[in-house]
Amino acid sequence: MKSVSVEKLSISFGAIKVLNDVDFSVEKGECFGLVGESGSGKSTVLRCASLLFDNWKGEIKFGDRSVNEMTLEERCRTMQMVFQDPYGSLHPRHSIRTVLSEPLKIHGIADREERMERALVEVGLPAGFLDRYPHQLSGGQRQRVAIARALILEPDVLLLDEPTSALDVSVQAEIINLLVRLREEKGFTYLMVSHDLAVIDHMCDRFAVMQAGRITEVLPREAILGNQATDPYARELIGASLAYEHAM
Ligand SMILES: Nc1ncnc2c1ncn2[C@@H]1O[C@H](COP(=O)(O)OP(=O)(O)OP(=O)(O)O)[C@@H](O)[C@H]1O
Repeated sequence: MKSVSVEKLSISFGAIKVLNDVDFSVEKGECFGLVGESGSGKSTVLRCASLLFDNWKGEIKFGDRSVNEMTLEERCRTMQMVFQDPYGSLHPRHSIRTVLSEPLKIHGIADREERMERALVEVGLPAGFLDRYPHQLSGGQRQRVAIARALILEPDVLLLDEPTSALDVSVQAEIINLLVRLREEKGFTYLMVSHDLAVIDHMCDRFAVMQAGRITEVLPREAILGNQATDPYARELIGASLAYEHAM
């Protein structure tokens, strides 16, 4: 069953075509990666899917519903986005309680205290963190709060935009392991942007290689080791990443 389907997705900013007929789909419960050079349009795909950009053409569906036909409430309960930078994505003067309670209030959900505590525990933080402010947390703890905020309305799909790349290397693995565990426990579907093929290899079932606003090839995770890509650009990208890992 398809959880996310993207067909002929295109968007331009001024005269520049940033996405050009992007097509892919993600099965329910799958983790699907988007990789490619900087500026190839990876984050733009997520921003279109979450309607942060709405001037795109084509079709984006969650399940059998076109994202454009969904109400804001349906969209929030279907998919949530986690951003790269946990410093920028949490308001500095809002306590964690405020961060987590706002979506619950907006959606008229009653058992708020219990839900907030559960969300924090699910991301590996003590319930006592509800009364802290972002500056009282480490980068990894902030990203855990951002993930708790994404979970709190119990969506099916998480759109992950380089969720670990702003973090210290030592913390990156913790957040990746948290995301892997949450997917196993909750059956989430992930659509994840990363420039790091090691992260894709660890987390994703399949991934699409993007170049200049197009998908050049969709590959299973197993294609990374031994570089089984057929498209020349995808081969080059995977080859460079494998060479780098060997050199380390
Ligand atoms: N709001 C915008 N207005 C104008 N141009 C934009 C806008 N958003 C993105 N772009 C351009 O679209 C292109 C793709 O950007 P995008 O952030 O999707 O790339 P990316 O593949 O995610 O890159 P990175 O890995 O560096 O984050 C870039 O050239 C960027 O400058």
